[in-house]
Amino acid sequence: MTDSEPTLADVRRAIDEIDTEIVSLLARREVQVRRAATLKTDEDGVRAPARVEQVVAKVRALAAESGASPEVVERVYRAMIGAFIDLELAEHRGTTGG
Ligand SMILES: O=C(O)C(=O)C[C@]1(C(=O)O)C=C[C@@H](O)C=C1
Repeated sequence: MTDSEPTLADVRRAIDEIDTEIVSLLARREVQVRRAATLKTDEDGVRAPARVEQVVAKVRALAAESGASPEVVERVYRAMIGAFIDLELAEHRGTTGG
């Protein structure tokens, strides 16, 4: 049965393994995002829309080089950064007492 097509269960196991890696990377990213929050002085700095566009442009180019869909990668990144901005705002408010 070694030549048989992968089953849905096989594919889902592979996805689960990738998710383990992604969450580990997200944990590393979160540490840096929390550090960034402590270095910002106001909420405009936390939202940093120009930086968001810079990150999105970069990951779209990386996606194209890697064979990933730039559209999917952009949507994932915009959702992820939106969640990190919320986290930074909470962190920032805690840090500054604002
Ligand atoms: O680069 C920053 O200033 C960050 O805080 C990181 C990050 C991101 O998640 O990429 C988060 C919030 C900002 O809106 C911009 C980018």
